[in-house]
Amino acid sequence: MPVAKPLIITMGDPTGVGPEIIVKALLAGSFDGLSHPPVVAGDPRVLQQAAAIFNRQAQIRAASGLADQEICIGERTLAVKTLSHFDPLPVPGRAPEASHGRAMAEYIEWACARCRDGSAVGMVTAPISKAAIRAAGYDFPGHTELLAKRCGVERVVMMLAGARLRVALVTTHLPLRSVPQALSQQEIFSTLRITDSDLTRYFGLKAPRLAVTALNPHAGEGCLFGDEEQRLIEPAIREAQAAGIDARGPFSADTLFHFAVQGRYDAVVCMYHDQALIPLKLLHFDDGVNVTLGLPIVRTSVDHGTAHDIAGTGTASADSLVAAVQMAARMADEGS
Ligand SMILES: NC(=O)c1ccc[n+]([C@@H]2O[C@H](COP(=O)([O-])OP(=O)(O)OC[C@H]3O[C@@H](n4cnc5c(N)ncnc54)[C@H](O)[C@@H]3O)[C@@H](O)[C@H]2O)c1
Ligand SMILES: N[C@H](C(=O)O)[C@H](O)COP(=O)(O)O
Repeated sequence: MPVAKPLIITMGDPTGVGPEIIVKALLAGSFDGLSHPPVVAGDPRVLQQAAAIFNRQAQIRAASGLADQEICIGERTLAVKTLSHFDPLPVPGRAPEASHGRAMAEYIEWACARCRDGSAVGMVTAPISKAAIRAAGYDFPGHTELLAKRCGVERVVMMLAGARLRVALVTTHLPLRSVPQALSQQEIFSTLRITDSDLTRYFGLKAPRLAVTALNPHAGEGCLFGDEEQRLIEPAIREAQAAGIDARGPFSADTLFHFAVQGRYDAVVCMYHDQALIPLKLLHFDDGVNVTLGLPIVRTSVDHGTAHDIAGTGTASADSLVAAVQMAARMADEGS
């Protein structure tokens, strides 16, 4: 039997909860029996330190293959590619420094390159500090934009998914006041096209049912509260329908999610970050997954941040990480 190609987990911010949720998931046996074994892109000593949070001794030993080290904790082993050697070790919960930001970016760069050259089937990202990445000189608001650039893709879609709701975003990380100017018929249409295409390719949906939110209260109420619906969103939906996509709307965002979670739609296409992520995290904070659609590689992520307020306590939930790993493994098999 050929050995299955690995899935890479990037360790994320070494001062955040990333290292400890990776170790927590390992100790719970959540990586056992995966169709693609995980390799962590990170720092073995930081992971060893995370094991101590759970009162566990961890031994580091050399390995070969994509990983160069293994962390042994009890009967379980985690393969690691060493991409940083922090000394002194970062303190969980402390604000990350620029050197930590550089390491976070290097984990992502290495994982992306290994997915692109075919040595790994996909990547799962633990949370980064966007400010630390910026302090290290990386001019990207997040993984989504960095990966799009490295993969040479103009347009990707941030989708967050749970068992009851999926949301896909037309705009992502920008000030709320900039959202109306960032919206265009083309951006809305391309979000619909990519969401339709990748839900079909990776999620086994033959004709995904997409609902589209309005931007304004009461869907603009006949242009009384704004005209983006008539000017941009409706034409984009008509364009998508003409291209064979099952897109409907625009619907008032205040009621749409109520019907979406009853199973009427496979995904809700939203105009801006919090319009999408508030309902998603309300329902799925613990087990939601952030997935980048439109990339030539598989990339999923936890749906939460670095949680510095609880880092180092061992209390952070690893459920979103486990869901992200399972989804990436399924996508890798489904999309191949
Ligand atoms: N995927 C990513 O890389 C990602 C996603 C979101 C935010 N961030 C970054 O994280 C940093 C902090 O952002 P924030 O404060 O808005 O969001 P956050 O998700 O880090 O924290 C919000 C709240 O949720 C709690 N929380 C987060 N993860 C948890 C978990 N696994 N278990 C239990 N509780 C958890 C935190 O303790 C905090 O109270 C920022 O730098 C932001 O850019 C990164
Ligand atoms: N918007 C996401 C969230 O709030 O969970 C997160 O910041 C994603 O960013 P990435 O582009 O780094 O996946």
